[in-house]
Amino acid sequence: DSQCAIDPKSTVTDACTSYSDLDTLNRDIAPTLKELTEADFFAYYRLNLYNKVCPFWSDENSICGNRACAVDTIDDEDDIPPIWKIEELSKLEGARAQHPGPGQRKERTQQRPLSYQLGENVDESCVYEADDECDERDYCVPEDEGAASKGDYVSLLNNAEKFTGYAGPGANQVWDAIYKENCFSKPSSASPPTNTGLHAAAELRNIFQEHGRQNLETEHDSASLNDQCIEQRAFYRVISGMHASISTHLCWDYYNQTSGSWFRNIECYKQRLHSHPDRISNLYFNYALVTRAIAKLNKHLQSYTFCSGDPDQDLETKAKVRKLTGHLASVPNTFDENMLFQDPGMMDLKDDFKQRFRNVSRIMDCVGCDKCRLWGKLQTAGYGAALKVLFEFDENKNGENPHLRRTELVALINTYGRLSHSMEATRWFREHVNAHSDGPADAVTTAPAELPTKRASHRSPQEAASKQWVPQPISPPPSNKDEKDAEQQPKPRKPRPQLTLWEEIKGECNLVWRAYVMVLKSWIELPGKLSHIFLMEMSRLWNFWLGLPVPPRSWEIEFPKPPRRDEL
Ligand SMILES: Cc1cc2nc3c(=O)[nH]c(=O)nc-3n(C[C@H](O)[C@H](O)[C@H](O)COP(=O)(O)OP(=O)(O)OC[C@H]3O[C@@H](n4cnc5c(N)ncnc54)[C@H](O)[C@@H]3O)c2cc1C
Repeated sequence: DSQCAIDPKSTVTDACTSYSDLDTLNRDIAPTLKELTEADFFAYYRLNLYNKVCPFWSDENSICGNRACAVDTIDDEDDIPPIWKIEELSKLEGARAQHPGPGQRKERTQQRPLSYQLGENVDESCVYEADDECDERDYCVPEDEGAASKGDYVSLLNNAEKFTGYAGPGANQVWDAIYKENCFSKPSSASPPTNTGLHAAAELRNIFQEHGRQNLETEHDSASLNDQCIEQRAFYRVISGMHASISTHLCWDYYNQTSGSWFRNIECYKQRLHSHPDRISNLYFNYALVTRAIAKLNKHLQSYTFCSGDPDQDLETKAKVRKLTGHLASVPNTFDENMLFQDPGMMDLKDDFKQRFRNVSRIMDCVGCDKCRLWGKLQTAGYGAALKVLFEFDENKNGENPHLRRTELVALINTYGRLSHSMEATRWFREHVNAHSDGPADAVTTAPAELPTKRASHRSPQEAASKQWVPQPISPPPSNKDEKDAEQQPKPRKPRPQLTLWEEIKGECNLVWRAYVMVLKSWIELPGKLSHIFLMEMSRLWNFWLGLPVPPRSWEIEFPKPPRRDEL
């Protein structure tokens, strides 16, 4: 497709759009998307949150950040150190309803299949979902697969994705396992036989036994990504983009354990995202991918029934969905799914890809925090639905396409909602980091290391260059070349006032005195500073040992600032 010519060396052009185009699109659709995620149909998600065991390792290790045992032994809530109350943060707290069994279903009316469990005002006909069979074309393990319990309906609005304190070896083990799924066998026509889910699961266990936990940085070194085929890169990007979105939300809604307040943690953003532009790039990649999947559903969703009981709700939800999908379908394609799995020798790889993605869904049952598990499961299901639409749907056919379950559609739209909000949040963070940075050096670190080098071929290079994503400037850039040149010229220094000899001597003595005082002060302060650093490091070590979030360092070694020119 000439619309989507890619430069294989470039890392972000795996999608066929620019950062700024995606930002603009997001600004346009974000209000409708937000309204949609608040509609009954999309605000409740059915999943099996509590009745599945981690199939890969004992759950005990993954209960990290949850100092459950310690909290449980203390009777009086007030005696719990505030830092341990984190266990409460990671629990679900909002509305929840159980899926009715077959006996209960007969008794209940079509309008009230959940018999008011979610509250009086919820239109249950929009939320309730009859059981569905799973399909071999699914990329995710369907939520009701083989489980005794048919799951719960959970309010997504009442259980917002935010900081929960879930961290440490348990959380790392889950991320490790997820990234290890990216270790594909080399694609070739003679590649090994298709993996079954169990085969992939066994393979994962072997990797763990053989290598133990390895340093993730070397595992997902972005340089090595360029050696991979586009399918493998896409797999990695989806995972990393999802991870970046989760990190963005936990920094956006961060909890100060000491003051008990929620705030936007810029330091958290700087460490997890700002200093890793490739992660932000993967976030945008995911946005492009999911945008295309939803655009592809435009025709399919025209005849979709959103609620069976309330025609008003149905009309309202349908109108919003049409507005969203219509808009997405009207813009140039943001992702070209036809670039993947084109080679007939790639069919094994496609199966492998699907099985590995299903494994990622299974790993989500190993997440030791309710709220993180909810959002982890929802987002993997959302990406799974997007991949299913991209690779298994034909937008020009209707009847022959695989069935899209309500849970899949809800997961898809909410995952898109999360990505959309992450893009807004990273923009906010970026502007704040830039506004508070001292000079241009900080602004350079903000720019993604892997800006797309080649754009969609229907744009001129000048046009493409102007669309590249750059940190949002706080003040408008100069409008013409002369102004730009003028800006680059060093500013003329103010002439120094003429001083008398006496004034020169006084100034020099003053300088020597100030230097003497500064050196003396720094020696006096040294023991205090060292003991403060020691205590701080011990407390970080203690947190690390307990499996609690390690607070960022409040000190750093800095070379003395160069003296001001006029002091020389
Ligand atoms: C499925 C899941 C959902 C979670 N949801 C929440 C939540 O809602 N709220 C919450 O507070 N915590 C959540 N957590 C925990 C959170 O993601 C972190 O694990 C935790 O905050 C500890 O962070 P960390 O600094 O150890 O790095 P982690 O985020 O755990 O990352 C581990 C390692 O992965 C690498 N890495 C990090 N980000 C990326 C990326 N985008 N791409 C590639 N590599 C990367 C880095 O090498 C890093 O050291 C969740 C964890 C999981 C597994």
